[in-house]
Amino acid sequence: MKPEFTLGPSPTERLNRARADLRMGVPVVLDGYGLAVAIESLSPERLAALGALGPLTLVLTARRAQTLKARVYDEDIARIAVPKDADLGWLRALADPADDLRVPMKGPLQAERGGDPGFARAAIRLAKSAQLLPAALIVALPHSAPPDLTTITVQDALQAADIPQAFGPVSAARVPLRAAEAGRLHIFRPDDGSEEHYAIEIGQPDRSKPVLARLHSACFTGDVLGSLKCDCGPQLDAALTRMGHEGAGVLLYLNQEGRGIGLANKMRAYSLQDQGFDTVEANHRLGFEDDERDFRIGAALLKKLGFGAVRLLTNNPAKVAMLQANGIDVTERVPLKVGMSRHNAGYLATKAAKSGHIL
Ligand SMILES: Nc1nc2c(ncn2[C@@H]2O[C@H](COP(=O)(O)OP(=O)(O)OP(=O)(O)O)[C@@H](O)[C@H]2O)c(=O)[nH]1
Ligand SMILES: [Zn+2]
Repeated sequence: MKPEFTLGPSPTERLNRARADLRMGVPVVLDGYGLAVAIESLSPERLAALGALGPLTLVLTARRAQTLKARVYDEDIARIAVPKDADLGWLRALADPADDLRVPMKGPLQAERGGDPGFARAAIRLAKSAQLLPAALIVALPHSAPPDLTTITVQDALQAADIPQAFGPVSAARVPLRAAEAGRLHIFRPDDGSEEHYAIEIGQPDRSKPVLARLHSACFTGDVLGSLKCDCGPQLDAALTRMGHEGAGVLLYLNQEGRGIGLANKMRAYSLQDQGFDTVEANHRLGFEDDERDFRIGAALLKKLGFGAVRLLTNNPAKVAMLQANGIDVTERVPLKVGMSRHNAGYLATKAAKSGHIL
């Protein structure tokens, strides 16, 4: 390996830099193609500077484009030509569905087709993985990129989710819990320094037998605030209590807030739900899929902790299937039905009808 590569960032480390740049509103260079910025963090000054480089293209997901009645020529994404006189307000209204019902007609939108959609697709992937609204502005670069911008390849951006992450356990300590006094919290950090995930080990589970386990996705509103809009808080408590009663178990607390779209986008989804859309429709209007979580992280962490087989506390068959597909034997699905209320009856019914959850 060349010394400059050993000292400099690897492709995955560059990707993490690119995410931070997009969150700040700084353009990222897609090598050999051009510049990409996220609409959510774009400033008027940067928009003007990008416009001076050449014709701009707005990239949306196919989900968002369908809501806007724009043509989708590239399967999962749509490329929209940005008119010369378009301002930031125009771009934001297309990216953010907050005002869709108040201002329904945003067109006519001219969709671009042909050529290589890889550049546009990479920009959307980056915005999504930065937990911003999935909408990006791209511009081709005729010459070399300005100095000091993070450069990544389209291929690396497209494969970002598939690059296996190595997780180092960082630290662990005893934490006696209300639900179980014999608690131990382990902190895991991916090698690229991205989001940390936690494991709460109850007792001293026997690694040679299937362990009572839960993959819990972070829900600030439910877990911390006691929101009645979902069942997450009571599920977290019930899972730990059950592990306490059995004397052994492991709960992975995965920082995949809002089924992977982040808390800011989840609140956007909640606003749409107040306008009458259900949890799945709200995700789609924002431009996301129903569920953007990567459950492979859970499988990797279980293996790291020495577990190969689990009795999984969940109502979600997709979690069982993902663990099985990633080398963890699920010997039993243990239902976890708690926390139903009049506020979340519709939410739970939608998950059963559209996402395969078992009510
Ligand atoms: N995008 C979005 N995320 C939500 C919403 N309500 C809860 N969440 C998130 O959904 C995740 C919990 O997922 P659930 O679908 O409730 O449950 P599950 O983890 O798939 O399945 P179980 O194991 O049965 O609980 C957490 O990350 C919550 O933050 C919502 O309306 N929209
Ligand atoms: Zn929740």
